[in-house]
This record gives sequence, structure tokens and C-alpha cells, in this order.
Amino acid sequence: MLEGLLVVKGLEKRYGGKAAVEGLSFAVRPGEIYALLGPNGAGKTTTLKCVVGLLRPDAGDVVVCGHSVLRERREVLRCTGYVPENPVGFDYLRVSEFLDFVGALRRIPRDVLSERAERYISMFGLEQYRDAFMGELSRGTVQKVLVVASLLHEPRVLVMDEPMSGMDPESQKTLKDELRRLAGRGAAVLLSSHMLDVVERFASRVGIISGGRLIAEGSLEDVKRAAELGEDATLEDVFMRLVKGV
Ligand SMILES: Nc1ncnc2c1ncn2[C@@H]1O[C@H](COP(=O)(O)OP(=O)(O)OP(=O)(O)O)[C@@H](O)[C@H]1O
Repeated sequence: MLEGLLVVKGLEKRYGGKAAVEGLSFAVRPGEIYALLGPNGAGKTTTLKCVVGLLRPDAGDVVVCGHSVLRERREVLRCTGYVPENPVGFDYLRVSEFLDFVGALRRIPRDVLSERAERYISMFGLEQYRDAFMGELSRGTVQKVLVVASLLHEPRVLVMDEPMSGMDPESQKTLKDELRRLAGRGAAVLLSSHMLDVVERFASRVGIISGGRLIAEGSLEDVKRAAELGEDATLEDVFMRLVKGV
């Protein structure tokens, strides 16, 4: 039986008649950074949207912090921080207003919110953007603000869809360090990524999906073995072998 802070059980999602995700099961345990990998259209975003209840699965369920996303989405959202693939709206809010808004939504006491927001603003070098409108920020800067917003309520579970895309190397490092720190304190991190070289050094486990199905899972060593590759193989070699058959 799968156990973890986040458990995906027999997930299936269809668009029209076509399955985007089929029979997908995996778990992310406390302290783990789990990277979902796969080619374009493999079903990563669909999976993450099902995890946070943005999409309703056609079969299966996701249990986060012991709560079913089908029946207890509110509880799931309470213990989860989510970074979507594409930024959503809020162009008319200043960065500080957006973070206040998220803090209010999360019912974070004002003084706590202000201390946490300031810590993250300084960590991600966002000081000069406090008064900028979300709509006038560069893509990478919006990404940093969305990451900060997802961390404000100190969630036990983090679900991040390509969180490093568009971020400069310094911010990528900051984010990796912070996610490692949070995982070290018992958080479960689920992220999708195309950055195999980053994931190789960063993730505790990977799940490789193709055509909506999990084709390999485990530590780097595990997936190398699954791909029948030697010690020197990289995650890119594993990916190419398992996904492309080369
Ligand atoms: N709203 C939608 N309507 C119809 N089909 C969709 C919709 N969203 C996704 N799909 C299809 O579902 C499949 C999985 O898409 P998904 O976005 O989950 O893949 P992904 O692994 O996140 O891809 P990428 O790496 O390109 O972000 C694809 O075939 C895609 O075309």
C-alpha cells in the first residue's frame, strides 16, 4: 500500500474520449522531493491539477495530509502550497497587495504574514518590486512571486508545476535551497520539471511518465537499473532510453 503525505491512487483523467493520465499511482513521503518527469503532453500538468482539485479525475483519488481531494478539497488546500504552470490573473495588484491577499485567504495573522513575506521578498531579491503591478513584471519575476505566495502559510505539502522555468540561476538556487530546507523539516515536495540535470542532483526520487502512465520510478539508481544502464549513466540517458527507446 502506498503511504505518504501525498498519495495518488489509480488516477485517470480524460479529455473528450482521450486519456491524458491513466492508472497513475505514486506517493510522496515527508522529507521527500519527488520530481515528475516526462515529455511534452505526458500528463504532468494534468496530474498536478488533479492533485490540487483543479481538475476532477475520471477515476482514482488523491489523498493529501490524509484528506481526499474529491471529498475534502478545502482541507487539502489548507495544507498545500501550489505553483501553477501558467500565472493566473492578478495583473492589477501590486506585489505587496497580492501577497496580502494570499495571506488573508490563508488566514495568516498580519504580523506573521508581514515577517514571512519580508523574509521571502529578501530571499528572492524582490525588494524593488514590492510596489510593482503583477502585470508589469517579467515572467521570471512573476514566477518568484508565485513561489513566495505558495510558501507563505508554511504548507506541509508543496505542488509546483515547473517552478524553476524562467527563473535566473541565482533564484533557482534559492528555491532549491529553500525546498531542501522545508523537506528537511518534514514537508513533501512534488514538482514537475524538464530540467533533468537539475533534478538529477536535487530530487530524492523521480517518477517518469509517458502517455499518462508511470513508466519508471525511484531514486536515480533505481531508474538507471530500470533502464538497464550502468553507473555512469545520467538522468538524461535514462529518460532517452525509457521514453524514446534510444
Ligand atoms: N484542457 C485540455 N483539453 C484537451 N486536452 C488537453 C487539455 N489539457 C491537456 N490536454 C491534453 O492532455 C495531455 C496531457 O497534457 P499535460 O498538459 O498534462 O502534459 P504535460 O506533461 O504537462 O506537458 P508539458 O510538458 O508540455 O507541460 C496532452 O495530450 C494534452 O494535449
